[in-house]
Amino acid sequence: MENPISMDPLENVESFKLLVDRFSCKQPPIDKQKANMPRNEDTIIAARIRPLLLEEKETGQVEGTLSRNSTVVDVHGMTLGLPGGPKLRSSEFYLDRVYGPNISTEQIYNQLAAPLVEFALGGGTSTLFAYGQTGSGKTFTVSGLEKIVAVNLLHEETVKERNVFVSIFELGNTLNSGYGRSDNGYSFSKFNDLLDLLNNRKPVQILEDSFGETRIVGAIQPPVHSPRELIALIDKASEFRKTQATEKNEFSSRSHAICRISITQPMIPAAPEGMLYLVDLAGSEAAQDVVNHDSDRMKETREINNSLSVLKDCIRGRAQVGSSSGKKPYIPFRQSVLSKTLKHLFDPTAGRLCKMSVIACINPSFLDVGPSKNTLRYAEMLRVPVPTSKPLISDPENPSTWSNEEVRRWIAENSGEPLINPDFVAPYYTGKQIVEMDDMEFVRRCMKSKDVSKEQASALRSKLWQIHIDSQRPRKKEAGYNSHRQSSRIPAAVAKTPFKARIRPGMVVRYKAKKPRSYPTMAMIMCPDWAVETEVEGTNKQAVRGIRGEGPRRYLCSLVHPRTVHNSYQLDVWSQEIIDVDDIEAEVILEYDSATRLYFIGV
Ligand SMILES: Nc1ncnc2c1ncn2[C@@H]1O[C@H](COP(=O)(O)OP(=O)(O)OP(=O)(O)O)[C@@H](O)[C@H]1O
Repeated sequence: MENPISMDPLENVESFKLLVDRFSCKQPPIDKQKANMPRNEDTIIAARIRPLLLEEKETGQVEGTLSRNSTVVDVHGMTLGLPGGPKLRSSEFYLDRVYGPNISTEQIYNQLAAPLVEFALGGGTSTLFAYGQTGSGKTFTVSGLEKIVAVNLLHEETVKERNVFVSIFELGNTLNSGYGRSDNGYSFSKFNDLLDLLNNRKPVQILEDSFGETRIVGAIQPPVHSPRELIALIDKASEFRKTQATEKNEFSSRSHAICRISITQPMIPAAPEGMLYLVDLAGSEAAQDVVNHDSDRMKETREINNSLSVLKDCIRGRAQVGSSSGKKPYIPFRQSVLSKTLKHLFDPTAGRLCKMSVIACINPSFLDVGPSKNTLRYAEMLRVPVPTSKPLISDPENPSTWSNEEVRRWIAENSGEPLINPDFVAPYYTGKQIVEMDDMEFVRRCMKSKDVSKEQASALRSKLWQIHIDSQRPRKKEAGYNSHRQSSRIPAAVAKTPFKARIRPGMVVRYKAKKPRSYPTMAMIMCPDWAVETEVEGTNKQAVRGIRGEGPRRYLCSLVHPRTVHNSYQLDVWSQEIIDVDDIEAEVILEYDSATRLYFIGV
């Protein structure tokens, strides 16, 4: 009787090698359309195939994923059990750059990271991220690049010309306590916290400033003066980075890590701040890798895959902005903390100039062709023609676009009598810098001019601020994408009145709840309680009916409840309570996101 055909790939290695050799001798023709897709140097999608590790070779594994040339990857799998013996099943993927196992991290730095560093030095925002299945070489690549960046950025000959600051964060992954349920039944994902790796993993907040740019509030950002200092901080952060062994990699990273380097040039005060983001994404395990994984780990894996999926949707949405189809692209950057943190990459209205490189990391083993194909398919989906970011064109109604000359002219024309000297207020600042300037500093500078009063200086400040706020709304509309914010900002003059003295219907407030909650308790003021004629039952079983003129002021309020999307809230108009004015703690500005139909807390 004939021997049965083995279904174990490791027992068919020799046949596999023979089939791959045959394929290499007679390769299929290049798909010209995919290879020559219009691309620009601002977005580069690359793949790095790591070498097979010694232990993988020892178990008899061979390479199934190979670079055909500098832009094409072939992934070979084997179909067993067919009559006539094993058959090769090959797929090809087209990228902007492909780095095979013999390419060093230094070579990758020179081709991909060095242009990003140059760009950040010129005031742009550069982002490099690596992703791939666990054990594919993401951390090896990103940490290697970080070290070369440190050496090049803080070179002793040039270090005096720049101020460099670093922050390092981890996204998500509070293991074990992973998913919680709040006392009112709303479930939360706790994988989406942004944690400061340079400050004992202290949670920090992501907010948007008045320019619509992401600000990470509460993070420490130490200055660094030498490669050694920067590398020491990176090493400290990686020790804190939470790891948990996976099937594939004993030291697997189960969180996204972001190293953010900010660069300013003290010699050129008007130069914009440059930013360099180096992102090591959590291993994207395939759903099949479930062997021995508990349910928390599987939830975590789903969450990681979900944030990668949102990232892809954002990049693809950004590519459609301004397309001739007339369809409004959907850019869901609020749906994950990762995309919120990297919002600069997707926001077509941001004046920031951006460049991005993505490295898809690949484990070459023929046992891993499934996850490798997923990684490369994802890379191909990112390879869309993202338009080059353009600086905002000077607009008299948008102070962020003004040059120093325009700022000076505006001050001279609007300061009133006595004249506020622009030399004192804006010796070299651009419009964006003058808007960002602290109010007190602005007023102090105005008052250096003879006889200028505090009131006159504050009025000029309010006028500038008002133009800036007004400029944000139409700009978002013109952008033609449907994830814009709508917020009700308090005019500077009104904000000076204590908020309890100007409580009015429609105002959202934070209040002290009778029972402590794990989220900010917020409510919208509807009316004073005495305005409620009939007695009805509130959500806390308290009778909702007021009596004019007795006791402390009380308000009928509709509650604002948290939703599952991170940091998002919903107004439940019919969930009402009577709240004492003494329990009201602060006014809250909520921003409405039309894409998710949810509210987010504004700055
Ligand atoms: N280009 C390379 N050359 C040599 N060894 C490499 C290379 N890339 C990765 N390795 C080795 O492969 C192993 C896995 O790499 P690494 O830890 O960087 O994977 P990872 O993708 O970050 O995994 P995880 O997502 O699980 O953290 C490590 O032992 C690393 O040293």
